[in-house]
Amino acid sequence: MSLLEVENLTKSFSAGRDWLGRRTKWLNAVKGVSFTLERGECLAVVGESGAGKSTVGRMVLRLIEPDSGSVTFDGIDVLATKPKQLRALRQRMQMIFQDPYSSLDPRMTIRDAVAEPLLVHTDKDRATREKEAVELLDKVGIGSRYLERYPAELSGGQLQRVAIARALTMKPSLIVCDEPVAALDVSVRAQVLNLLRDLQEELGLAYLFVCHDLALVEVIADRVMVMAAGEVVETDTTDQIFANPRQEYTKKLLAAIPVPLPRDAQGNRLVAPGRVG
Ligand SMILES: Nc1ncnc2c1ncn2[C@@H]1O[C@H](COP(=O)(O)OP(=O)(O)OP(=O)(O)O)[C@@H](O)[C@H]1O
Repeated sequence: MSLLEVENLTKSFSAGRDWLGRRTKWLNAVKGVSFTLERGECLAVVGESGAGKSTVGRMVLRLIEPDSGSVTFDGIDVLATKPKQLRALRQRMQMIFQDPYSSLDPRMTIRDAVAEPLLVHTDKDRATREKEAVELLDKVGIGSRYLERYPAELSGGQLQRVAIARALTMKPSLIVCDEPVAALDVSVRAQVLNLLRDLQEELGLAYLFVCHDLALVEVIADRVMVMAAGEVVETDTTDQIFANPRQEYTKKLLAAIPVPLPRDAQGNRLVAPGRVG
């Protein structure tokens, strides 16, 4: 059994109303999307803006309610879960957003932000919660001098590290990453990407990695699902997508990568520069 099985997900958004406020136009944002994700695997979802990538990622966690289809996480029918069960389930499948600042409470210190899920969802005492938060922050490269700081005092890259630590607090097996480095300075993108990859290896995490930038995808993804206009164009291993794209649309996306990706003498892709620790 795969960790995540998604079948035939569909979502329309209302795109216009008549003078009585009735919905007249519908936009089919996601049309019959199916895929699976194994434990410890990274599946990238790529495509141009508006392809429906984020909507798919959010529907997996039911942050957006699908119109139809099914989502099975670790054997559990996600769309059938009751609110309480869904809250518990969402600890095992977390999400990291493009803008880390908006995902953190500005009035909470960094340590409290990471410890908070333990307060809400476990009966661990304060000392244990804080100890675990500090360990996680250390793991993502945030030093002890930032523990008492507030989000506004950190850089975008640091905040994304904090958001990653917070996502890890409840030991999830899946993280939906929605353009996790797109809002960061180019100089820190590779570092955060490498951090995500190292954590994936160490903790056996699965990622559903929503990303419009194919150059990043090649570094982190095991498989790639290409989407256009709400539909899956093709899904294949990352190596196949880059070496042997079958669909014209995928070839066009690849041709749009501005610089050739660095490779060693054997033609193997090189890891992103700026590797952390
Ligand atoms: N809440 C919403 N209400 C109305 N339309 C929406 C809503 N959310 C998304 N859409 C529309 O659905 C389509 C797919 O959006 P989605 O954000 O999933 O695409 P995407 O591939 O992630 O692109 P981007 O990278 O630009 O976010 C777009 O046309 C978008 O405008």
